[in-house]
Amino acid sequence: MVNPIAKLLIESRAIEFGDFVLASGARSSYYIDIKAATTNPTVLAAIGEAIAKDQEFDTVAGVAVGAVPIAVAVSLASGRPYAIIRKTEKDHGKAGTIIGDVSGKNVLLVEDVTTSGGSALYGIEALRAAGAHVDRVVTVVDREAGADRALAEIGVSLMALVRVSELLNG
Ligand SMILES: O=P(O)(O)OC[C@H]1O[C@H](OP(=O)(O)OP(=O)(O)O)[C@H](O)[C@@H]1O
Ligand SMILES: O=C(O)c1cc(=O)[nH]c(=O)[nH]1
Repeated sequence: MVNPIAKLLIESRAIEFGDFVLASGARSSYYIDIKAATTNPTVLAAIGEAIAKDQEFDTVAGVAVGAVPIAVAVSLASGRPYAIIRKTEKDHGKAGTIIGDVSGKNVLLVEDVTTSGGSALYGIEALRAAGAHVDRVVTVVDREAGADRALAEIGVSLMALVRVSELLNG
């Protein structure tokens, strides 16, 4: 296995087999427990550096919960600020779904796993509504289940550090 991030995910035992219901409602016989990897600081730092070294952006953003540590790791590796997109709006304190300054910024959206692309689409819609320019998503693992096509329809390209076939087929 030559992909260093794929190797780290396997070493983190992030691939589980069973019967899982996914965020999109689809069922799957396997699950990428990406949090098993991103809760390890060494793996998280490697992911942050792998994304930061190849991307130009003003701000990096992630949808809560899974993409938040990744956005923070990219921020630390790049020296660029990060933003968080809440899944639900708060009804107290400061309202709004976005934490951080994204208006007028070229924002890179990061994802932990992409399946249907629904979570990324939600994040892009929220960022664009807040005045951000978003044309790229970088995901740690793409499950090769249509997220790239869903994002292309709104003018966004998807780049994956790891394709799930690399994990499943060695
Ligand atoms: O491409 P999609 O079909 O949207 O699926 C991928 C999304 O599903 C998971 O989130 P989940 O809803 O499990 O939330 P969590 O990050 O809060 O655990 C994962 O973190 C992605 O955000
Ligand atoms: O589609 C999802 O919800 C999903 C799939 C997967 O393999 N891992 C994950 O964290 N979420």
